[in-house]
Amino acid sequence: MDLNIMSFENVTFTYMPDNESVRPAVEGLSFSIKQGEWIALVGHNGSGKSTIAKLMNGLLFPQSGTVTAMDQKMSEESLWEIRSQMGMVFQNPDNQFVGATVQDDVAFALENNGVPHAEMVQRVHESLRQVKMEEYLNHEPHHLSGGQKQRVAIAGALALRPRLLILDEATSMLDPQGRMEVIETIRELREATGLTVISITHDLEEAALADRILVMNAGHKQVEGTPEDVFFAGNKLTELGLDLPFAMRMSKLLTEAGVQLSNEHMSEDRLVEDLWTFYSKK
Ligand SMILES: Nc1ncnc2c1ncn2[C@@H]1O[C@H](COP(=O)(O)OP(=O)(O)OP(=O)(O)O)[C@@H](O)[C@H]1O
Repeated sequence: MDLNIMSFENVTFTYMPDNESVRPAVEGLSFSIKQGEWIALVGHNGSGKSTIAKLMNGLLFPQSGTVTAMDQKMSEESLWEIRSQMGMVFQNPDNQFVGATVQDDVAFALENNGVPHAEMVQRVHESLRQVKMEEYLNHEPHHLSGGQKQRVAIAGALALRPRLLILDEATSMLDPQGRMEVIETIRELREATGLTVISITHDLEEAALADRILVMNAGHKQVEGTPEDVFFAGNKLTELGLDLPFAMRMSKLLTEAGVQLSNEHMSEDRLVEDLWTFYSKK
């Protein structure tokens, strides 16, 4: 049977339970994530994404409904066991460094967890290799780019061998190059290890690579489906204040201008391929 990595069943959380005029940050939310899936959680500001992240790692507990992680109900008792199987990477690359060098940084949590020295060295190398940062082992963090810093943060999480990696707006402070590096790292990691990934993001280009997208609006799940399902319901996203990926917007404009594409494309590569075909027939 598939391991249930994370599920919410009818979860409601409000920051001000005594004030009935304040709407819950998350209301009646249900979803379930299986081992090996990549889920993107998207929604505009205030839609409930950060609250969901906090409910996922037990920083908050719902007033009603159930959060289950790694097949265990989230509670004060199960919290530490659950967290030990979950890696998190946050928004600001500069707030996450604790070591003086890249390898010290990745080793930090391992040391705290009492991992023996020889195994620690091996895990530090292995996880830095997975994010292609092994050659930066002895570099000081402030000399790295934003994308490289986030890749080291991912390595730090991977060194603990989590079942689930949660990226909480991990690309939102990066320049386009840094974003691409991190997204590519996640894509490769998933291919190589089958790691389960939840990425909380404003970036629909990033979400387009996920297996499934969950769109939040005002504390409710508005749409859920594959990137195709979600993006082809295009107007709904625009109404929720979310931009379609660039390639889809471009596809729409080209179609309106009379260019006969085979489809609306989610990726720039496929759009370019289609345009080659279109113009080579002319
Ligand atoms: N600590 C808090 N106390 C009171 N209300 C809060 C608190 N944190 C969030 N909220 C409210 O809960 C709702 C959901 O906020 P949340 O931060 O989860 O959304 P978000 O989608 O992560 O937004 P953003 O992208 O801006 O971080 C919003 O109405 C917000 O104002």
